[in-house]
Amino acid sequence: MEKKENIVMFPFMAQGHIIPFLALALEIQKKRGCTITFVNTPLNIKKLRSSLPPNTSIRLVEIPFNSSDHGLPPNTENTNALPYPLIFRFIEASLSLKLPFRKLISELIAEQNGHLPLCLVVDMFFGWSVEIAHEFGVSHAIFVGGGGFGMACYYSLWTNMPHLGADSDEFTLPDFPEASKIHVTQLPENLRLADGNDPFAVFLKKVFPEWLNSDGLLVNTVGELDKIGLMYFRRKIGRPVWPVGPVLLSMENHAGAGKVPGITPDPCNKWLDSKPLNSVLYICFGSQNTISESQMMQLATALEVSGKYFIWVVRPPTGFDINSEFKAEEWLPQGFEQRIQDQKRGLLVHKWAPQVEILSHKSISAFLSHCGWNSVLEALSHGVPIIGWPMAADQFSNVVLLEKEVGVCVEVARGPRCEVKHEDIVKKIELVMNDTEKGKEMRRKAHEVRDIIKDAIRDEEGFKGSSMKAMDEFFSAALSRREKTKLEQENKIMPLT
Ligand SMILES: O=c1ccn([C@@H]2O[C@H](COP(=O)(O)OP(=O)(O)O[C@H]3O[C@H](CO)[C@@H](O)[C@H](O)[C@H]3O)[C@@H](O)[C@H]2O)c(=O)[nH]1
Repeated sequence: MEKKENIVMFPFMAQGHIIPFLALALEIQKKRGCTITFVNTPLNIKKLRSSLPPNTSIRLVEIPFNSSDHGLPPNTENTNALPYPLIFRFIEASLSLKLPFRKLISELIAEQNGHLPLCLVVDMFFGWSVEIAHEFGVSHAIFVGGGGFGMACYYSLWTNMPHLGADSDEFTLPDFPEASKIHVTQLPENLRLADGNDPFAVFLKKVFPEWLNSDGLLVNTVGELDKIGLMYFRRKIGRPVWPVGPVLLSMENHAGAGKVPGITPDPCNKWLDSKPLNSVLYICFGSQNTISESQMMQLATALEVSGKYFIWVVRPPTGFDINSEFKAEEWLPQGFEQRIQDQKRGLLVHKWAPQVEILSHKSISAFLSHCGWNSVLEALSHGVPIIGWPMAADQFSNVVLLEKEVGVCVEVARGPRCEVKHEDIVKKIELVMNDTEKGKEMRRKAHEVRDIIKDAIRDEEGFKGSSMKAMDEFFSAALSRREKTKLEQENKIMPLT
């Protein structure tokens, strides 16, 4: 591979999207010697500057975006600044980035005296950029930050909306019969309420078919663990699908990419150091989800009843501004915070915890998670079994994959509104954390999966893991595409006689 090939990367403006893109950028830069042009809106770029190592060759480039033009609060450039109902307006508003992105690519090529970037790697919501890539003869790939199975179900559900015509609460996916039956409670709420004419459905029905014109999909997953979902996309898209995961941020870069630092790594680490091996439950619902007030009460009660050690990332419950102050005396049982502090039983982290660092600590026994795919990969890379509480998007299907296929998860509840009883939560916590047959089996499998993941990203003499091979294939495809463009351009200038 020649040095200084340039790859343009453009994630959607949300932490769950920016984080895996940044991880991929750092990996490509480090292992492939490429330069990266990382595109995003000004406020996100500003924040990213502090996440990058000082000697990085990643070039951060701003693309203009004015949220007020789209009926959004001023200076809104990331989903983490938005209440849930406005997130869809924000996603729709991202369509306005098409023209400025075209301009940016055109200027970039001019600046390089016509030398083309190797590839545009863009977000799953930016299928519209295929047109731009191909106009300039540049290779195009969509980087899917979710897993194969979860995203396959998500893609199929939004494309087909099979629940609309179903006469029972369970249904199969017409173009993905290999996925198990889906129950209506496993649909994200926005999909359950959608009739096909609502803005998000209209948006996805436009964006998803555009994937078919891309030159391939890069998926943040491990081929060995996610076969059915990858098979779905190969069949559906008819293009190469490269499972190159897990691409994860290192701890140092993660801290910078995170949002409001709720707590520095040190206090969590120190606290974890004081606990026995395999004894702590870590609870977090990702970067943009939270649970309801009554669910919060039940979860807190369950934690006290179970008597387990825990770290819990708390955010205001649904219906309250997720970025406002957390009111423990209002939303948790009376005296809860004081009691757990006195007993040294639990740590409440407000808003944002150093998750990767926590999951890598030897005292962690299990992770109660919403099963966003980054969290899943982070847990499994450290051999941590999962108690799943999916909230939205692909998370319901991620739980199915992890529970039914991989065997490293049990589901405890579904969605931000379902009724949960603390007794049921306690049962699941004990099942996973105690020395039950199921718990032992899950831990064994989680360790097995950790080793599979390690192998997938190994690149040593005599051994190349599956994700490394997939990355090689992606690079060869991009290089061939550019060779083809070059030949076409030469032939245009000097037509063959
Ligand atoms: O206190 C926190 C909370 C989160 N994180 C990090 O933030 C990321 C969160 O990502 P993820 O677990 O994937 O959750 P979401 O932010 O909810 O992710 C969105 O993007 C994912 C990948 O596409 C999808 O699987 C999810 O459904 C979608 O909600 C992870 O890297 C976490 O380590 C922290 O470091 N500290």
